[in-house]
Amino acid sequence: MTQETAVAPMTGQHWPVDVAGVQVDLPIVAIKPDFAISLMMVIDLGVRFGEHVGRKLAEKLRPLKPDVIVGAATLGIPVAIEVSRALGLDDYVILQKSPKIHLGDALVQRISSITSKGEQRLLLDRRAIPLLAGKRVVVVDDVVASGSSLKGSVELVRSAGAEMVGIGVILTEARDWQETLGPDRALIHSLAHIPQFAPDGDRWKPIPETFL
Ligand SMILES: O=P(O)(O)OC[C@H]1O[C@H](OP(=O)(O)OP(=O)(O)O)[C@H](O)[C@@H]1O
Ligand SMILES: Nc1ncnc2[nH]cnc12
Repeated sequence: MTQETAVAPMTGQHWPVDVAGVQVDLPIVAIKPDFAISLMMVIDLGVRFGEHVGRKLAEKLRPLKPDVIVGAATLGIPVAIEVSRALGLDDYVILQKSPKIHLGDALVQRISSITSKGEQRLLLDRRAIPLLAGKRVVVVDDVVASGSSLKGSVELVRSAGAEMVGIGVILTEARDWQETLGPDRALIHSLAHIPQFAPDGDRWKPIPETFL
């Protein structure tokens, strides 16, 4: 077994967020020398938090009457499952990131998220198209920041012939996503907002323009 020993650029600071009634303290992580985000790893926050955000997002998304929920790997997967569960839906569709052998024939979008180095690919297995074509679809993710990941997801869903009726995220982060998504920004439903951070002396301070 090999062990990853890369040092995370943790700052020791945290940012408190009220996520629809549950308080979480997110670590502030410097992703560049002069720029930091508060990191929400939804897979580290436990089963009850996953259930909670699923229920709260479902309350917002139920009036849209979605037939199917779509989530992007990796951290959109638990969100898609919990929202589907809370809505009483069974099938859901996951957009993959790694090119698996069984995904040879996939629709592809290129994305580049704020937290990942370089470009990634989002893949929609063509065998999932019948689950989406002509259906009312909500796309979910954990966080929207640059908006690149959601834009790619929305384009894949539309190219499968679905009607995009909403987007659900646990957190909106800063505001770049508004420009990236353009008119589709109006589809966003979120449970909370987080700013981004810049150094101020020996502390990291929220950047005022990154509040909503
Ligand atoms: O709005 P954006 O700038 O695109 O950022 C948001 C995306 O970033 C994270 O994914 P990441 O690319 O880190 O991949 P992962 O879910 O596979 O960890 C997160 O899960 C969102 O999908
Ligand atoms: N603050 C954040 N936490 C986790 N994933 C993210 N992707 C983009 N911003 C993020």
